[in-house]
Amino acid sequence: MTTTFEAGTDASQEASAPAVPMAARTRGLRKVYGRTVAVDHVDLDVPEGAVLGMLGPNGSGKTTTIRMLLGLVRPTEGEVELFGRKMPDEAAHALPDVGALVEGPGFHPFLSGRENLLRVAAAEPRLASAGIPGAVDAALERVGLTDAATRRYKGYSLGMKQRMGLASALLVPRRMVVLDEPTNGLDPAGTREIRRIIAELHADGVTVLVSSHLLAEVEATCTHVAVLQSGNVIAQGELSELLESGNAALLVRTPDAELAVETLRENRIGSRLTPDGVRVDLTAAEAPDVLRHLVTAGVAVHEAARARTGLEDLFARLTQPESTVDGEGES
Ligand SMILES: Nc1ncnc2c1ncn2[C@@H]1O[C@H](COP(=O)(O)OP(=O)(O)OP(=O)(O)O)[C@@H](O)[C@H]1O
Repeated sequence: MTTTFEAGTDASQEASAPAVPMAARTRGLRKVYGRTVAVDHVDLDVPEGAVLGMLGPNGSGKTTTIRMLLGLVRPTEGEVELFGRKMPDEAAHALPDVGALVEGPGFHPFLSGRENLLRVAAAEPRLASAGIPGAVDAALERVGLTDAATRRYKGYSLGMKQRMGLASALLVPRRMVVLDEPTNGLDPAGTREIRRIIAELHADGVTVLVSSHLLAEVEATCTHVAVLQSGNVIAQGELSELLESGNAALLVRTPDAELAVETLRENRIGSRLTPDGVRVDLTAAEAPDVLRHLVTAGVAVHEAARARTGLEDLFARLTQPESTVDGEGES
């Protein structure tokens, strides 16, 4: 499957609208560890102001891509730009604009949350000494750690540690915030908090890049999506476009479901049984033709409606081998 929705490369857009500026951009990005190709020729576009969800199963290359974006890992091949600056060579110029929560933030176990953040803040080039305590307290408040601020980091739960990482990313206003699996270890209330923070950042015009394997999470919070599989970006673009592209199914409510499936198979149209009828694949068929075939064969069609597939369906469609999709291609 190679469905790709390249941001800003639509021909009509190129002709009329100016290209959207990119907060982050990669071209031909590749990372090889020994025999493992972690990331392979990734062309990723993160438009300024977008909340882009990087979605993919475990081991698909999300963290490695993020690490290369942040200059933490040098690519084997390819280019990375953050706000037009080449990474990792121009990291010192680009990184002050970027707050990041990546795996394993190195906090000191025997210092409190507040003391740890004071240390991080002291190394922050955008913060004058006098502003440090205020910035730390505001960040603790924003992630809900004020009450635990004087406790040792060592005793924090996984969720609290995640919040600490987030607080350090939010110590100063950023143009972009990168969050690698920010809801890992969080309870539902913590997850809602992260959503709220992402929404606030978005409202402030901050670009957010967030990786997740939680599809519902991405669907709820993101404006754009990049789907990774085995180190490749297999689809990217605006969430609404990607959802639209997963729209090619017709739900038919009928008591004659088996006859419907048989009829459609004879006409080389994929379908499968649902609790109250059939779900018809519309990638290679038009809805009126489907209905005509069914009615001609004597199938009682009680209702027919286009299915709006969620990102979950899209994700499954993109990452499954084609042969498993709805019996397509059977005769
Ligand atoms: N430092 C490393 N040394 C060797 N292999 C690595 C290293 N980092 C990542 N890999 C391998 O690269 C592949 C991609 O890993 P990566 O962590 O980027 O995926 P991911 O999508 O972030 O996965 P997860 O959701 O499990 O965090 C995996 O096969 C992983 O084992």
